[in-house]
Amino acid sequence: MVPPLVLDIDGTLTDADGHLDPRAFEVLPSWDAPVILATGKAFPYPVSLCHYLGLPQTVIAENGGVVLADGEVTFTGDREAAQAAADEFVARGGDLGWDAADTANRWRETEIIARLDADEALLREVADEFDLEVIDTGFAYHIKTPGVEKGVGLERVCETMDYDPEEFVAVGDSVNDASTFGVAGRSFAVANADDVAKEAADTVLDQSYMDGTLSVLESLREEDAA
Ligand SMILES: O=C(O)COP(=O)(O)O
Ligand SMILES: [Mg+2]
Repeated sequence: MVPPLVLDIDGTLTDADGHLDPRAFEVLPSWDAPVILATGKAFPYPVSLCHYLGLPQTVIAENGGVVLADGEVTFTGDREAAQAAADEFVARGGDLGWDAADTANRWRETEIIARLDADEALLREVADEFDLEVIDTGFAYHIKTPGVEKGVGLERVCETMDYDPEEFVAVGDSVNDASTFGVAGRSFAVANADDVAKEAADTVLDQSYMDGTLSVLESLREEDAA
């Protein structure tokens, strides 16, 4: 049997611009074990991706703030505090960087994100005043509740669905994947990963983005066939 997977989306199943690599449609629906998408994106994004990939909807969204497993959703993280911090950031002259529709935060339930061209120093200063933290995933700044992590989300999925986190193989690319790497049995950072992810991973891959992820999946299939 191939092992269950917990996969980050941006930087791991995408190219450098955040566009989904179409090879995901070949490899993920045919994976013969559970595949969990664990992302910093708001809840609707991984749910839609599961829908269009034809995968069961088991997702960790908003860096662990939202977890869906077995048809049950749980939330952690203080959206109101994050909103208050974001409002204060704007009041002090900051700009989150989104247009009026703000689809990045519109459906976000446990944190707030800003574009990477936002004033990072001001964002960190304000977040600190609200006892929140700011993480830089390489795709956005997340203003979030400390302790809300994808890895905690993976533990919750495993409790709900009666899996052992040790069975999972994790692939990711950034600071928000380090907690997953700590919980999963085996962990891989793609070559484009940031230093925190590389440090936390068991193995740093030679290849970037989906090329790296596919190299892991291929070797897992080979192990299974051996
Ligand atoms: O939303 C982000 O900032 C990054 O998303 P990811 O966790 O899927 O890489
Ligand atoms: Mg990522």
